[in-house]
Order: sequence, then C-alpha cells, then structure tokens
Amino acid sequence: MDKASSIVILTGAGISAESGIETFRDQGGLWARHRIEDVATPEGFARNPALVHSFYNERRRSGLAAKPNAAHRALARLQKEHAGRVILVTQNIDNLHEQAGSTGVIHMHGELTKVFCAACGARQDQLDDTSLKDICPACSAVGQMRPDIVWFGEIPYHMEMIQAALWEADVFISIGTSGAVYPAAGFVAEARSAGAETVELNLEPSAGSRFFSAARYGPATRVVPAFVE
Ligand SMILES: CC(C)NC(=O)[C@H](Cc1c[nH]c2ccccc12)NC(=O)[C@H](CCCC/N=C(/NCCC(=O)O)S[C@H]1O[C@H](COP(=O)(O)OP(=O)(O)OC[C@H]2O[C@@H](n3cnc4c(N)ncnc43)[C@H](O)[C@@H]2O)[C@@H](O)[C@H]1O)NC(=O)OCc1ccccc1
Repeated sequence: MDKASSIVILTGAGISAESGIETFRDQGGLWARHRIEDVATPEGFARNPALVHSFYNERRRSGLAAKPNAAHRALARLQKEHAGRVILVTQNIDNLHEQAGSTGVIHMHGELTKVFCAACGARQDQLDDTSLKDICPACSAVGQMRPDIVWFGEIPYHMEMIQAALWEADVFISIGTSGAVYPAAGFVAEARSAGAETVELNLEPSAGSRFFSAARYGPATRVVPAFVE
C-alpha cells in the first residue's frame, strides 16, 4: 500500500456492525423486519410517510448513540498516514467514520443527520426526530421534509467523483458489504478493469468475491487494523 498513489475504500453496514448498528441482510437484519418497498423507496414515502419517518427516527437515535470501532479508527489513521491518497466512499448513513476522525467521507447513500424538502430541495442538518408536521425553513411547505437518504430507484450521490476515483485507483478495498446493491456492487469490476489491486475485507465472501484478487475474512475490528497496519 505504501507505493500506492491512490487508494479507494468502499464500506458497508458490516463495518458498523460491531458498533451496535444493524446490518440489512444478515440474520435478523433490518430487511428481515421491514419491507424495503415500504421504508426505502420514494413510492413508500408517498404511500405512508409516517411509517418512513418512524423507521429513520429509530435508526437516527441508534446511529447517534453508537461509537466508532477499531475498524473505523484504523481507516482514519490510514487516511492521515497517506494524506490525500485515500478516498473513503461509504454506503452507510451513520457518521461513525467522521466520529473516528476520517475526513472527506463520500456518503453515496446519504446521511441520517440530514433532511431535505421534497418540494424545494432545501437541505438542513437533523439530529432529532422528523415528522409530518415539519415545515420547510425555505418554502414553508408542510410535511415535505424527508430523510436525506438515497432510496431504491434513486440515483446515488457523488457518482461522478466516485467514478473518477475508481479509474485512478491503484488499490480498491471493499469492507463490510454484501455486494448485493448496485451501483456500489459494480465498483470492484470497474476498479479492476482500470488495473487496480482489489481487496475484500468481510466477515464472509460477498456476492462479488470472485472479482477480488485478495481477501481477508473475519470481523472488521480484527481484519481491518491487521490489513492497514
Ligand atoms: C436489491 C438490488 C438488486 N437493487 C439494486 O441494486 C437497485 C436497482 C438496480 C440498479 N442497478 C441494478 C443492476 C442490477 C440489479 C438491480 C439494479 N439499486 C438502486 O436502486 C440504486 C440505489 C441503491 C441505494 C439504496 N439505498 C440503500 N441504503 C440507503 C437506505 C438506508 O440505509 O436505509 S442500499 C443499502 O443496502 C446496500 C447493501 O447493504 P450492505 O451495506 O452491504 O449491508 P448488508 O447487510 O447487505 O451486508 C452486510 C455485509 O457485512 C458483513 N458483515 C456483517 N458483520 C460484519 C463484521 N462484524 N465485520 C465485517 N463484515 C461484517 C456481512 O457478511 C455482509 O456481507 C447498501 O448500499 C446500503 O446502503 N439506484 C440506482 O441504481 O439508480 C440508477 C442509477 C445507478 C447508477 C448511476 C445512475 C443511476
């Protein structure tokens, strides 16, 4: 890694699991108790916004109560040691990377601590619960404030910046993700076709494990510090 001029890291729910934040597809995970169609699609929000507000209010509360773990801290150290050469892309909507000291984190699926108005697009920080009574500070629309989260069928954020980083990458490292959701699941193939070394750090092989030239399996708090040190 020392020789690498550009390292791109993609993280998923698995890196925050040992901080007490549920994953989606593991045993008893979020999608075992909630229907994606109801809580993580624009159609679900249109149909029953109160249900979506309560789903993300619950996640915001547990997200804000969580603390970063050894894997988040190891990546923050790696960023400092390789100043300007590590690009950290996350599918996670928690802010544990930032709490661990990482900077310039690219939240491609949005953030729990932000909301925006579906009527005028105005964005604002949000630390406490949201509800249908919320009024947009910019256009005064009522009930249009929604979690700043990329739902299924919506275009992820910062795709140009991410694509450019993948094409420049010498090393692409994927941590704690099942490789079940696109376009994130396609990043390894893009990085590989651009000539990057590709490494998977995960509890078990993911859906895209065949694309990786190296892998270490085990809990993130063990395999990530061991790999970056
Ligand atoms: C189900 C899937 C097939 N569907 C999709 O992929 C869809 C449709 C689609 C698009 N292209 C396709 C191509 C083929 C098929 C389908 C599609 N994609 C979309 O709709 C996307 C939008 C998808 C975003 C949806 N929002 C999320 N999250 C925010 C919400 C929220 O958080 O509530 S997705 C959500 O699930 C995804 C996968 O979750 P993971 O993070 O991987 O978590 P998971 O539970 O699945 O796995 C955990 C992993 O960790 C491991 N683990 C567990 N514990 C530990 C541990 N302790 N240590 C280490 N590892 C651990 C486990 O072993 C496991 O492997 C993440 O992205 C996550 O953010 N939008 C889009 O495509 O727009 C167009 C477009 C695209 C590109 C350019 C222009 C336009």
